[in-house]
Amino acid sequence: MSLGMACRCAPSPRAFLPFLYPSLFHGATHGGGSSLSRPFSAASSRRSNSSSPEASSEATITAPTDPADLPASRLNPPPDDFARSSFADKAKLTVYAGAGGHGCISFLREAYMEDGPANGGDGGHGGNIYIQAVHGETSLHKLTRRRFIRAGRGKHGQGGGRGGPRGEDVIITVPVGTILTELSREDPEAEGAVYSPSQRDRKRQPRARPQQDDDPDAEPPEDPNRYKWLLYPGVSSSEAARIELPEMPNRERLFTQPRAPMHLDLSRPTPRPILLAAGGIGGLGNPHFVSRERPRPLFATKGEFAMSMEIELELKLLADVGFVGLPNAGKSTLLRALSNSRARVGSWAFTTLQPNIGTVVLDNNKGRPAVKSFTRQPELSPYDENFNGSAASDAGPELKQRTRFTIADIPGLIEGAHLDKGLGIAFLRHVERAGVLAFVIDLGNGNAVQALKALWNEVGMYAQMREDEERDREVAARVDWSPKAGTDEEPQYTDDFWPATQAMADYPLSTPDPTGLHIAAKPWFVVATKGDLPNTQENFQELREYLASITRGDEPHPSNVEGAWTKDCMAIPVSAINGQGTDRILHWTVGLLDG
Ligand SMILES: Nc1nc2c(ncn2[C@@H]2O[C@H](COP(=O)(O)OP(=O)(O)OP(=O)(O)O)[C@@H](O)[C@H]2O)c(=O)[nH]1
Ligand SMILES: [Mg+2]
Repeated sequence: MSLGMACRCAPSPRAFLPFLYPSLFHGATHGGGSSLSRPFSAASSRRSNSSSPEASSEATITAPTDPADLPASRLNPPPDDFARSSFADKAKLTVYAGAGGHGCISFLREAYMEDGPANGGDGGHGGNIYIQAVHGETSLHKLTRRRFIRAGRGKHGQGGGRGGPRGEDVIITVPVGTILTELSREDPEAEGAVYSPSQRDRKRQPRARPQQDDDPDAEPPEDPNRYKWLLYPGVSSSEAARIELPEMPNRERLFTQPRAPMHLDLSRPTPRPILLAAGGIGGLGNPHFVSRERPRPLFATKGEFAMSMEIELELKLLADVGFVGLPNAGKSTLLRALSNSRARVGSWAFTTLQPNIGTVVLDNNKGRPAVKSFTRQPELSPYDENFNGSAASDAGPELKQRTRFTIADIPGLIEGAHLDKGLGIAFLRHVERAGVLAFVIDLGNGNAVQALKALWNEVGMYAQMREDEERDREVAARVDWSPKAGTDEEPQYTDDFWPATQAMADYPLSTPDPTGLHIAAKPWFVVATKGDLPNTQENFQELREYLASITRGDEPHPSNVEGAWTKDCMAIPVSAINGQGTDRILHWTVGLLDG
């Protein structure tokens, strides 16, 4: 649902009349917005009549509004009045699946029964490691501190046929918006399969026995799978050498290791945990090897080794609106004015060092929305619990009343941030996925048009950097390697074979458009803040005219990207410190979000 411009903009407080209708005021020299000025001029003159006119509005504009002179309030807090939250957007972890427990070699012993049958239990399987994106988590800081995550190992089997319990599974919960990249993995079982001949090959070439006539002292060749067997502790070394081990039994696996390299983009909550590393399977107890020729097997198999994987997690916040601005522009103050956030505000650059998320509640929880807005419910994936077949897609996504939206306030960007000046441009990852970008520009700090161009330049550099990274990753991911590649046993990579691949299909790779459009195509607007400072109207007028010429197509998009969003470029003057003009931001944002 698209709302018209007129209904999106709530009437502004009087302090902003000079910005909106400059022709009514002495100081104004530019004449933009004449179509808007008429309908409101009557109202404004009526208001002026009731409470002593121009003098008071002039006074409002030129009043000294240095934050230090204003009384401390929620919007002009002292520097120590803020809520500190732990936040981390990157984490590097090594996850270890559980190793399998060993099978047991044991025999029944009862009174009057010295040589009872084999009764060793099987080892338990090792625990698996899963990952799940959930609502409610907002940061990776808990994971950053952990560095290692281990699933439980399977317990060994015991006598009396008692199997070892399974190792505990571990589910790593991460915030929605996390991207997982596999850096390396160590899978001893897959590596072992490369160096030891496959079962089939060994059957085809029967074990070469020493020719007694030729060389009676020759040792039988070492069985490459010998290390997978556990021998009865009581056997002597000469006895052990004589034990002829059977073929390694073929085991059926419940979980298969996900295909390398893993890359998951968890931009939606995952209804089911996704498997990262499967635990090793448990060993078999000695009763499995009983045969007529070998009634008392003195061996059992060991549990499989655990697989480990080094992963990198990167969180990209999924806010609806992203604030982009120079340091000290007033972004955090604006976030406080729009939401209940208690972001830190200070009169120095780089007050904000980590992103803040604010939630704007549209209906104020009173059931009557301040701004009517509708959001499209995403279609259910087959992995959602409420999925009921294909019928849902016929009706299209459902419209739902929007009751809130979120804003991400990030540290300030300076010119040259792409060269790692200031805090760099890495923080732009938190606004990369926002639906709407809001450029917060301080009217009292230099030319607003130049500031906007500088900001778009940095955003453009970031977009390019991301696209290059994405391309490199895709190239690296194309190198397919399988431990059994080129052999008869090369696994067939079907969706059934790789359970995690199915889940990953739900979270397609976010390959950005190679033209820089993945950010430039977003709707955006400018919040011209600190409008209460004296002599800022001309700066605002110039900005407004520049934006109008972009909308008309006379000027290119500030990022110079072809096909970028220039539908309705708007500048909204506000004084965040006084909470004035912020309603217009709500209406305008909701209009853009509804698209
Ligand atoms: N006069 C005036 N001052 C403002 C306004 N908004 C913010 N300020 C002041 O500007 C200074 C910087 O505000 P912040 O909200 O911390 O700015 P920021 O963009 O978050 O700064 P960084 O986090 O450092 O990037 C503070 O001293 C605020 O009091 C405004 O509308 N009018
Ligand atoms: Mg800030």
